[in-house]
Amino acid sequence: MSPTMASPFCVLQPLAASVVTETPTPTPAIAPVPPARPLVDAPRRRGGRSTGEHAAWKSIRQERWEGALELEGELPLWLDGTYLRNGPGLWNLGDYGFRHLFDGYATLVRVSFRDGHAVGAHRQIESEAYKAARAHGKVCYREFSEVPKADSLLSYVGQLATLFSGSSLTDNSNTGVVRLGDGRVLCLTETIKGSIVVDPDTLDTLGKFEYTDKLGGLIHSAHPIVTDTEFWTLVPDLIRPGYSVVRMDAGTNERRFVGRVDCRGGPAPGWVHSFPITDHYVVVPEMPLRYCARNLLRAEPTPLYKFEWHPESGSYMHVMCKASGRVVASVEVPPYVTFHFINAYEEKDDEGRVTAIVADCCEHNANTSILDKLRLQNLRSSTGQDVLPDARVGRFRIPLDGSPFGELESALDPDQHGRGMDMCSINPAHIGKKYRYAYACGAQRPCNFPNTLTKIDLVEKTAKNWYEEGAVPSEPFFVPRPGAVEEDDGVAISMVSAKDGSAYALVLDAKTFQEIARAKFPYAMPYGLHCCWVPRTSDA
Ligand SMILES: CC(=O)/C=C/C=C(C)/C=C/C1=C(C)CCCC1(C)C
Ligand SMILES: CC(/C=C/C=O)=C\C=C\C=O
Ligand SMILES: [Fe+2]
Repeated sequence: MSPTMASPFCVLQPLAASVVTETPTPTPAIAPVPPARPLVDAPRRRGGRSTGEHAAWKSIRQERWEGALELEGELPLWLDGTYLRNGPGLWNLGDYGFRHLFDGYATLVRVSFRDGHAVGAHRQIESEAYKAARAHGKVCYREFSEVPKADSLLSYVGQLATLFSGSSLTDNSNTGVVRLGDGRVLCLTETIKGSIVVDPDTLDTLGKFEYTDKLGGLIHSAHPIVTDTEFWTLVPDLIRPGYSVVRMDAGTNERRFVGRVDCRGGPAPGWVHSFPITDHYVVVPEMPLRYCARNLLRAEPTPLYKFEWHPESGSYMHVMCKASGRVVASVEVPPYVTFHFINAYEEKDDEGRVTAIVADCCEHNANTSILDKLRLQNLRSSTGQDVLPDARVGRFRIPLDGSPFGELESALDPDQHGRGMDMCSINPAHIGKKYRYAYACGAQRPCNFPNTLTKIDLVEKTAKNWYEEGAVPSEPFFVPRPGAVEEDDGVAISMVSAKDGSAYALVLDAKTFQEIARAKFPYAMPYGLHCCWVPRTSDA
């Protein structure tokens, strides 16, 4: 990528050589380059580390690594492909420590499975934001909560201009990773400019994903819905509160406008980190946790960061027909807070007419405090107290008969998963369709962060849980067995940061939720967010 899109906060200089601070044992297959200017793991000004601090919240210690992983247990021979996980793994610049989990520079982790063996790797994504931070030793773009220090003489109006032109926004794509229908692998965050194409084998940053359409927009849902043939996303309109629903065919870079949803509440659109679709409809959530233009410009974050809680503005769920772009339902629902929708499906009557949409999400009991609980200082200062706010599978029922109200209930007793749940996956064959199982992180209390893996049975309304003392597991990602018929025939893979500073990819039998194998990294791995699966192509 060329460093042409300079941040208004840093004058870009030629890139310093790679940043590597420590060589793990055994000797990596890709030898680290000596550091020009080590930026990681130095003492920091804020969020400093106590000796007992968990490795999940420590910055990754080197730029990249690749090597064979030691196995415990036996991997299924059908597991043939690459698991990728993205996440914010680097939270320090010199002695400066970032505030929030979501601020970290993106670290991509790979575990490739073949013939019962596993090879692991990780690498930093070379976003403009990361490269500029490396070159200058400071934050140069607006991250989730970190903002460049106002050492430039930009006026308030100047800052507004860089915000609304997008030039000051980060492209640090630290949230998700998806495999497009055409095979390209894309890392994503909430800013549109943070869509970055990577090579799933080398983890090389290949360049920006350039949207060739004229739709514009600065931010979008961090979680598009991706199938073999298409890519759906939502583009919030902060000026005239609403959302554009857009669709992109596999093999193209051109999003097409499908329709628009006008917000019913205000003063700004609700945050849309994710949304679900069904076979025929796109579900557009409008939650009372709304973007806030004033907070976007603040130098110091508020407890709700770039957002504001507006319960008086109402909470809504909208449904758009994929084919016509028409809004076919818009209902008021009880207040809710969610990052992640799990899935949605159509409910039909005896004649096969769709009567309602059911949409499930990881719902934080309409309590916004979860956002601030994800501050690194909170995550690092586990005192054994039970401070993780409760969460549940929130199930919306959205009638399509013109009724003004929809329902929101718990899909199962939240005690089944320890009254904590987030970071979910399902069998991809069931996207938009009736489904039974969801895999997520849950809680064994007391805890300050989800510390279990849970398989939720939405029919029996029960959960099976995996727990290991002191482990911080990331999203259990479901990979179906090729040729499988049953919904839970496959494995769930989770990267676990263990209490003793080790890290491993845990492979659970998705049916029994018992451990099959773990593939151990020879060094600590920080917590990470979302994953994808790249099956091996027959010629590889
Ligand atoms: C890691 C994760 O889940 C979320 C990351 C969110 C980010 C980076 C949000 C960035 C934003 C800005 C830099 C300004 C505009 C608002 C907003 C989308 C919150
Ligand atoms: C890690 C997380 C919530 C955990 C709480 O239970 C949310 C991550 C959101 C971004 O992808
Ligand atoms: Fe997410």
